[in-house]
Amino acid sequence: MALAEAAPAKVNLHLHVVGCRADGYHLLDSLAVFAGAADRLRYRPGGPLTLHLDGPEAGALSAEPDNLVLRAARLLAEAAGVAPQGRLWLTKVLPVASGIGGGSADAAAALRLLDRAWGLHWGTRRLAPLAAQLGADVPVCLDSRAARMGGVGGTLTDAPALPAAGLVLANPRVPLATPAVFRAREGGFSPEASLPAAWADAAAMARDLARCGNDLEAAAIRLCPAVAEVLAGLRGLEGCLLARMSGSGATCFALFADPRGAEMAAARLPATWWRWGGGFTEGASKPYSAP
Ligand SMILES: C[C@@](CO)(OP(=O)(O)O)[C@H](O)COP(=O)(O)OP(=O)(O)OC[C@H]1O[C@@H](n2ccc(N)nc2=O)[C@H](O)[C@@H]1O
Ligand SMILES: Nc1ncnc2c1ncn2[C@@H]1O[C@H](COP(=O)(O)OP(=O)(O)O)[C@@H](O)[C@H]1O
Repeated sequence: MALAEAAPAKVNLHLHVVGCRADGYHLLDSLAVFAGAADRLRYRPGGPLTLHLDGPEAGALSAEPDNLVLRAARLLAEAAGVAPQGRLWLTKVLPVASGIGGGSADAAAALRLLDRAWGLHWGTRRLAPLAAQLGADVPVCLDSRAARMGGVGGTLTDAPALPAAGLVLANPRVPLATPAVFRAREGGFSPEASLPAAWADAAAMARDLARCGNDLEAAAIRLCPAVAEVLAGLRGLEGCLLARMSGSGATCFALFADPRGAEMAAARLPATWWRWGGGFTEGASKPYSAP
């Protein structure tokens, strides 16, 4: 029996750059939610630590000697004073370097999985400082629960209660490096978004989010004009309530009234794009055993 964890995609429903730290990292305000689209990580005990990659998006990582999963595993082993061991399989479904935090989700899934597999049982609260060392997006991926991100990304507070809604994700299959997009950003800083405690339905959520933005979107379009085509494609879908880029791109999302409508809408997008339709995940990905 193998242990397994899902690593769901993070989607930034808005992303305001509110300041800059002395070390060049940006201060952010973002509402992050999690989609049903996910990578998958499995583990079997025995032998030294190894990682095997498969899945439709694995090719983009074949030349990656220091996969975030292995970095997370080594960091946890060192912090816990145990020998890193066992065989890991990563099934890569989420496009790499695409603004939906696939690598961060994989790193967070590795921390959760190996916390159980190695009998540590630290839980996500004690794993959080390790997550922050692995990347700005890894802390929010640890619980994979909708949250308001502050600071450089790791200061997490409650998200508004989310309504049932549909979500479409689309990526033009052009990788975008996060540092390059931050560097290309022009203009000053935005205020933090003002959001309610809860939304009654997807239309109300889209109306409020329309008053916010993604401060990296214009820079990403300059570096990768295909982002504008994806946004136009999403906005042309019947039932689209709001379309915007996620994170540093190039993946864009669209909100719909319900998951079934989103699933059907995604199928109408160009087949040359990576596309997915469904709903938000309920919260933390549930650990499970796989055959
Ligand atoms: C922009 C966001 C929004 O959620 O998402 P993605 O586009 O990566 O999905 C994240 O802040 C990305 O988080 P992550 O990808 O973990 O970033 P890191 O590895 O920590 O940093 C990569 C680089 O991005 C820039 N960076 C990142 C976070 C931040 N708050 N300010 C920054 O300026 C820095 O140039 C840094 O060297
Ligand atoms: N398991 C992994 N999945 C994705 N990217 C990884 C992984 N391990 C290392 N990386 C590196 O991390 C970078 C950021 O990846 P990713 O999290 O997919 O991007 P983003 O944060 O923009 O969504 C990639 O360019 C890749 O070089």
